[in-house]
Amino acid sequence: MISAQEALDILDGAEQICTAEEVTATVKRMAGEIGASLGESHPLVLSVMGGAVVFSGQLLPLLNFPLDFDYIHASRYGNETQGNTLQWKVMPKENVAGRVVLVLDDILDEGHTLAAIRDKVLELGARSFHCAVFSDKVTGRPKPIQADFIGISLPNRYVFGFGMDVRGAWRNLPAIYAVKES
Ligand SMILES: O=P(O)(O)OC[C@H]1O[C@H](OP(=O)(O)OP(=O)(O)O)[C@H](O)[C@@H]1O
Ligand code: HPA
Repeated sequence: MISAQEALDILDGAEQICTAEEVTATVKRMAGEIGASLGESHPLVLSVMGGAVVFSGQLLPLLNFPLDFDYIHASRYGNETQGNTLQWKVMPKENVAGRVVLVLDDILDEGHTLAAIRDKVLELGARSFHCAVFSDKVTGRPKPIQADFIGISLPNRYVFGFGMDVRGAWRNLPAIYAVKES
């Protein structure tokens, strides 16, 4: 964990790449797209803790159709800016069996997290798997999964805000920032 002063210094040197207004408009657009596609299917919506907490909190009240909600927790970055082995903290449960499952996450980066979640959800007998990511990082490399619903594309830089942390800090920011390039 970093100190409050270190967090402030990181924000001070960072570049805003998506405003809070753009974030809000994007979530609204995504809610419409998800409703048009899955609104009749009574999906089980799974939020991937902890990064998707803000996206989920803003999206769910805009989904105007019946759904069930649960959460899972998979972590690959911890407080680092490079991904490592995936650690399951809360696995998908048997309640996915037979369901249309929609997974919500804040960012699709290298794609390993979402691909592992898809594999586990399908292994547990979900009827179908769908995923919505608020942001998709343009890494320039092939990913093991593509999202069905995408909010914004992000440059290949370490980003934070709107649920995404930098060394544990700043998930609470309403806009998205990229850390200073060294
Ligand atoms: O596409 P990938 O390269 O696999 O990375 C994407 C994942 O990384 C972040 O989670 P993180 O591992 O930071 O877990 P946390 O939200 O609990 O900090 C993010 O919330 C995604 O779930
Ligand atoms: O760029 C990122 N920022 C925050 N969390 C992340 N998890 C994967 N990539 C990122």
